[in-house]
Amino acid sequence: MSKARDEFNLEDLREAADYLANRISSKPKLLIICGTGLGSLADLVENPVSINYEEIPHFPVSTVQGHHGRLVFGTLSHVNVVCMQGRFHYFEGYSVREITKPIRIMKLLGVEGLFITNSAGGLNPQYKVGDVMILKDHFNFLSFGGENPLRGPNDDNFGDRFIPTNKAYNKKLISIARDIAKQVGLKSNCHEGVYAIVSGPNYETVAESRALLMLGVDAVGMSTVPEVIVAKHCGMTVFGFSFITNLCITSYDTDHEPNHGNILDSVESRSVQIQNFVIKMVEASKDLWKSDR
Ligand SMILES: O=P(O)(O)O[C@H]1O[C@H](CO)[C@@H](O)[C@H]1O
Ligand SMILES: Nc1nc2[nH]cnc2c(=O)[nH]1
Repeated sequence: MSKARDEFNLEDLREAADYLANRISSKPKLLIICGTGLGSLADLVENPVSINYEEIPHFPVSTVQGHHGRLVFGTLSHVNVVCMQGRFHYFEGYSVREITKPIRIMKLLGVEGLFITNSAGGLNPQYKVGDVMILKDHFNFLSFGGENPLRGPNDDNFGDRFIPTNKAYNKKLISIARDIAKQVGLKSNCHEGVYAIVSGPNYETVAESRALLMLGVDAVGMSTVPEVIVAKHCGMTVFGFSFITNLCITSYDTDHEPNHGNILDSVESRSVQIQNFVIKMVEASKDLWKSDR
């Protein structure tokens, strides 16, 4: 039986990075991953150069509604950034390594920081639809089942075999985000909490939502954690937030059911505030992403 090609094959990653380097005039320092419905964050980019995922060698393609499937390179608050307008999920059939391939490609391009966003269901009873949750920690249910992107041969070019993740989310950026949330009018709608990844694509049963809550999870989604692990492994500085698009159902006495259409609509309602939040976060952290570092 022939052995499947490793999704982290270094030659493939280099080919993708070289392709991108030839298409852009300045290399990005900061990668912004746009969650479901949050693709308009890429509209903020000045002097944009867009490249569809299909054009990039060895790059996966987006299959989910609300994920355009392109990279947008340019500047934001004078920082060279690249936005992923569309991310990959385990439920699409991708392996956790395939999902996180773009992180390594961006590392090869010179990216040092990751701003990662997602849409998530709120579990914490204080959360409301339209709130923002800054990620202070995560719970990797995929990894509990053995699906960790770092499983398999370790590539020392990127990082060590064993890595800590108890400080995955940069504390300084969390503290900056707290202040910025107030400045953009999100004070009473902004929380700090624990995000959990489940495989999806179904939303949670009542029993599952209750169990997640008991385990200390504040919001649940189907993404983000694999990318954060791979970013940490290769030394990136990480900041993340969830947009609470719906409340997970913890009661049997309701007719309500979550659906993807409503989830997309609820992001739309706060898109300007979220955009301001991100612009100000980039501005406030720009010393971290100086090109001469
Ligand atoms: O995590 P992002 O990509 O924001 O999307 C979230 O929203 C979708 C479900 O409506 C799922 O893909 C879930 O992971
Ligand atoms: N698993 C999960 N993912 C989501 N993405 C957006 N909302 C939800 C949710 O309620 N559950």
